[in-house]
Amino acid sequence: MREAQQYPTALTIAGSDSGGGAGMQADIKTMQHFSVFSTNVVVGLTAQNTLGVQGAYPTDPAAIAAQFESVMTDFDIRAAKTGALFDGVRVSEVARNVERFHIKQLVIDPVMVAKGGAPLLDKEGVAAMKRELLPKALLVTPNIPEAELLAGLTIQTEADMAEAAHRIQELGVPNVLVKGGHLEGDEVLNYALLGDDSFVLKGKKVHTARKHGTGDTLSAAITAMLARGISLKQAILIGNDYMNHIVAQPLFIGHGHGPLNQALWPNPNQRFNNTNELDFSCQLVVGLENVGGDRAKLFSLVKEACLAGVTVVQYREKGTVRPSFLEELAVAKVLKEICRKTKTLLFIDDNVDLAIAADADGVHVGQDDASVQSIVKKAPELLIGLSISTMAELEASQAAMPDLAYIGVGPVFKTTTKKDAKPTIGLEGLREIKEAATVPVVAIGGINEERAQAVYQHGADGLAVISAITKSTNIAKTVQRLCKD
Ligand SMILES: Cc1ncc(COP(=O)(O)OP(=O)(O)O)c(N)n1
Ligand SMILES: Cc1nc(C(=O)O)sc1CCOP(=O)(O)O
Ligand SMILES: [Mg+2]
Repeated sequence: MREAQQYPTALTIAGSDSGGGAGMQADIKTMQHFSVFSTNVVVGLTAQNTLGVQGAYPTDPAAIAAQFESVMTDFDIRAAKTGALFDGVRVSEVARNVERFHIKQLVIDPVMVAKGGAPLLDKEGVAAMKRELLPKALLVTPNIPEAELLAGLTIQTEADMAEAAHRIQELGVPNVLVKGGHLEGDEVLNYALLGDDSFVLKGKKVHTARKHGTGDTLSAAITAMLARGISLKQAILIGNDYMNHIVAQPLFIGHGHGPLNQALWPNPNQRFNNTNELDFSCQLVVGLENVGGDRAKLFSLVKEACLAGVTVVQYREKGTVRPSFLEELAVAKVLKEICRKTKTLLFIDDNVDLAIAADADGVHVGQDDASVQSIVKKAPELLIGLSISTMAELEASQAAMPDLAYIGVGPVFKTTTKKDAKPTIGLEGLREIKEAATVPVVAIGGINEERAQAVYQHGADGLAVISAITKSTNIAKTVQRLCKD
């Protein structure tokens, strides 16, 4: 017996963009974002980047038919969309297959011209689209130039958009969404005509060149929603909302019309605007070395400390017998999951690659570890903590300060936990560094329940401990006493 599909599946029938920003690649990323599995019929290749289209290579019609056959005979395709179809021959081949495989929920993004001005559908293609494809579609989503070509009129106003939508509807497609991004004004107006019902969707115009793939992305979002069983009107509203959201979070990739941020990656440049809201006040630094190599003990200790209120967990392996990278990764992933539940930040000591692989929030490095500059370049999404033990080190690290989440200052007191600890700086040394510091100061080294309040009184914004928690017989009470009164 066939198993039910775990995730809804959709189909994109489009051209490939080697630059990854538009075309089929935009469709796949968008569908993935909406938890819809994307299958593909490649109608042609483009040699393309953010600067323009350098070449277009349509697929053999027999290869288009073969891809349809492969996809439609295996998957339960709930909705499909088209993108660049190149010419009349390809449009006819696509229309023939849509008919053959009874594709009902078809969204047509009538891609005619790329952002840089390169044509992606010839004259016969436009004619074949009107004649053979539009009557088979559920929805068509032209932008202004495409709507002008399909409707045969010039569009300057909302009323023109409405007129164009009605004329396009007469070509046989029941629903039309005219995208008004090309019109003048501070707002983007999209005009929807769904059967007899019409409405206008508004969005703030974002003046950026980083909008490559807008049409593909909106139509892919709508298609994904249809594949999930959402009504067409609701799918359009969700797609429009998603577009407004992602154009405001651009990606800085390539030298021209940059791609949209379909996966909603956080903007690394915005990271430090938010660090003020992050809480570095109570950090547990810990690794297998500190719990006799007992993984279960490590996890239960970290869980208890998180529940008790530590705000940061730093995973630090320093034992003489170090676990392998994969063993450390397995541990770090469990710690990440524990921290996620209590919204506790997870940092990794020294190892940037491990921090990336474990999807940690940050990395803590010492003076002899990877440079702050190299971490920013390699992993701009990571928060960074840097060890400082003298005023001279603080002075020498000034250039790195804008990229730091905090500095770890110590050892404040004598510690037996770190074998190669530097000379102690005492509470007065801590105060001196705090007075010159421009980022939060996290004190470390020999701090325990009895000393915690004095550490705060000498200016520390937070503290980090190993033994005070790993050797505690009452973690909840210890964490409570380590927190600022
Ligand atoms: C919060 C905090 N402060 C200082 C350190 C020490 O880091 P580093 O100087 O890299 O020494 P090792 O931890 O690698 O021995 C820290 N880990 N955390
Ligand atoms: C990991 C570490 N770094 C230090 C520094 O001075 O940079 S002192 C230290 C050890 C902290 O352990 P405990 O809380 O048991 O003294
Ligand atoms: Mg280190």
